[in-house]
Amino acid sequence: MQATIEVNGLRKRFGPTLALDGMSFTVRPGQVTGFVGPNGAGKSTTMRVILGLDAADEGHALVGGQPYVSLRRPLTHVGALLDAGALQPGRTARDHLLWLAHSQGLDGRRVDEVLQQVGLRSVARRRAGGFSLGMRQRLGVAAALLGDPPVLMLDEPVNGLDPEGIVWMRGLLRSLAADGRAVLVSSHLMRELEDTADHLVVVGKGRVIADADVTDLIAAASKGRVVVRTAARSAAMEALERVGAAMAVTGLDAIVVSGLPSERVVAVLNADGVPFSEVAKDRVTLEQAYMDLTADAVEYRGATR
Ligand SMILES: Nc1ncnc2c1ncn2[C@@H]1O[C@H](COP(=O)(O)OP(=O)(O)OP(=O)(O)O)[C@@H](O)[C@H]1O
Repeated sequence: MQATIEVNGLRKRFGPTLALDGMSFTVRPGQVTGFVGPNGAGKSTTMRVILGLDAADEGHALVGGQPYVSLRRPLTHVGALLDAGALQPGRTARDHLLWLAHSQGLDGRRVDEVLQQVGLRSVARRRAGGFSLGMRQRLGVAAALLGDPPVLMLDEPVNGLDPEGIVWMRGLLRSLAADGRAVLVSSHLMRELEDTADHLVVVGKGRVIADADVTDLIAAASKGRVVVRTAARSAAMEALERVGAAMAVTGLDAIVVSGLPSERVVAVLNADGVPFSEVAKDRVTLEQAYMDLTADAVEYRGATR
């Protein structure tokens, strides 16, 4: 089976709300693809449609080239973590996974392997109802891995994890992609995705805003920006303003200049005798690139922006 998710032209309305408005993208094998967007952008709805939990009004979603509903033993095709709370609180972690394995005709021995993989071996016989959010997340990931699927889809997997858990999750996602699997991960944590994801699908208001490699998104957002470090910030700003540069103050001794190449910035500062310690091409963070992309797609915004 191909390790892919294909989403094509999904539209979905909930009463007056248009949750999906032509959502289309492909998740490729061997990569971690981040699925990001403001609250209410349609990420969870898309994932639910992919898993056949919601029906789209238009369009289709395929896992490994097939609609989810036509997959035999779906856990062997796609593993998903959507809601870590969705378990029987009275069951032990091991029994929860055994029940899942048997329901799909999977070998029970796999249960101990995935418990080991997610670090829950020592608490396998404890009731899942007493688990912390982080432990539930790990149990949810164990369930997703049970069928050794080529496609994984995880909604906010680092939610509730402590720093050690976050590092573990990063390593797990990278290794799943290195195995050649297609890994789709939704998250609001751009700093986390900057370290983990190869590719990003950015959505807003039910449709795709950007679909590109993380490095390309950062490069595009950084384009034409030059950072200047100088103890004479006011003098530098006056000199650059005179030649029409746009500027933003980013620190006591730092400004970011747009609209002028770095060589020209150096020439202008030298011509005015303004001292500086650094003039360099700027590299924005993924978070900044994301903020620029989604500026028009945010439904609710704090008054300070
Ligand atoms: N079952 C439902 N009934 C009515 N409206 C819904 C339902 N599910 C989702 N919506 C609406 O559809 C839109 C998309 O919601 P969705 O949960 O897919 O967004 P999201 O990107 O996952 O958001 P978040 O980042 O907050 O999880 C929102 O306006 C939401 O209120």
